[in-house]
Amino acid sequence: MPPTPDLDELLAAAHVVTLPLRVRFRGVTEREAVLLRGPYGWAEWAPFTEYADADAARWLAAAVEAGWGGLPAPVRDAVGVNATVPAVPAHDVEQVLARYDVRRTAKVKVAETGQSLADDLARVREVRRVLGPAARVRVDANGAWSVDDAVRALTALAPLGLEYAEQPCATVADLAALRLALARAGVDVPVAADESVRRAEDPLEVARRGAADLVVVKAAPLGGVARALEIIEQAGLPAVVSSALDTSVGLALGVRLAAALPVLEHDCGLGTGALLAADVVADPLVPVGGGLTLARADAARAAVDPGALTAYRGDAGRESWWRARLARAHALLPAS
Ligand SMILES: O=C(O)CCC(=O)c1ccccc1C(=O)O
Ligand SMILES: [Mg+2]
Repeated sequence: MPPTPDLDELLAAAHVVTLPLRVRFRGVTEREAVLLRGPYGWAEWAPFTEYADADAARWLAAAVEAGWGGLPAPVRDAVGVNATVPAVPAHDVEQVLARYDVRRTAKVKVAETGQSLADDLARVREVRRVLGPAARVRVDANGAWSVDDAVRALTALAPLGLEYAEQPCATVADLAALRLALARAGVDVPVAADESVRRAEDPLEVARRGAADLVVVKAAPLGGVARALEIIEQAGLPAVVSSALDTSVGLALGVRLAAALPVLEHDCGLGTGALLAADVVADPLVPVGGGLTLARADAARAAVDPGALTAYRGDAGRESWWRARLARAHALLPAS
């Protein structure tokens, strides 16, 4: 990792933005982010607002890597991506999918608070109908199911054809128990770990305990591209690189991680640029022909638009909130 820049330098490099979403996602209709212009290029720092300072510090280490250091060398020049379908009513699915130039793979949010298994079934069925029998369809429950709920839901969803279930249950112990229960029930749905990697004290516990078939990895929460590569290697499981609902700058760093992985067998969750109604570049990094190229990612990261930073600048209250948070996160990084 590069040495940590002084706080004054980070504050001088920071632009707080509030970007509108096209559809509600994770309970929010706006995404706040801090764009940082470092000597090595633009970086993004956008830890979710509810995350603790210790988490926010890891996201800051990732931004420092991108803006003040270097990134690992790529081994491929393009990555396939999935469409991401929020927990919308089934009748909105076609319209959501129409925003993506992606037909091979979709990830569908399920187990949303206030919704039922029938809602999930209807949404996934509609995704399958729109994309056809050859599409890969994965679901993401964000840890909302108990083991019993998950067995019930995945038994019902499996006949629709699932590539995998992402974070069906919250804890590593429950993920492990679910894998056994699914095997006993003869339900062949692989389990992917997301929050159990991204938010865990120990991101490798899930692999050590045999609690997942694959890992979903986001660069920023793990402290950067190099650190994420290390964790994937140590986990010894197939990885899917995903976004944290990033701007095009964060998505470009996700592409750099996906492009540096020695093995990449799955489409990545890097299509979420299509969920933003505004971005920090004039030509947003949204998938074309089902994928993203390294060349487009690097170009997007180099093309942050000062006009957009001004147009979507966070209001004074949010600006000072983020700057204070930046100071707290910076204090948790090793001094240079
Ligand atoms: O993986 C994808 O398709 C998109 C990214 C995504 O779903 C996501 C985005 C922001 C926060 C959490 C998540 C998640 O995977 O749970
Ligand atoms: Mg997830």
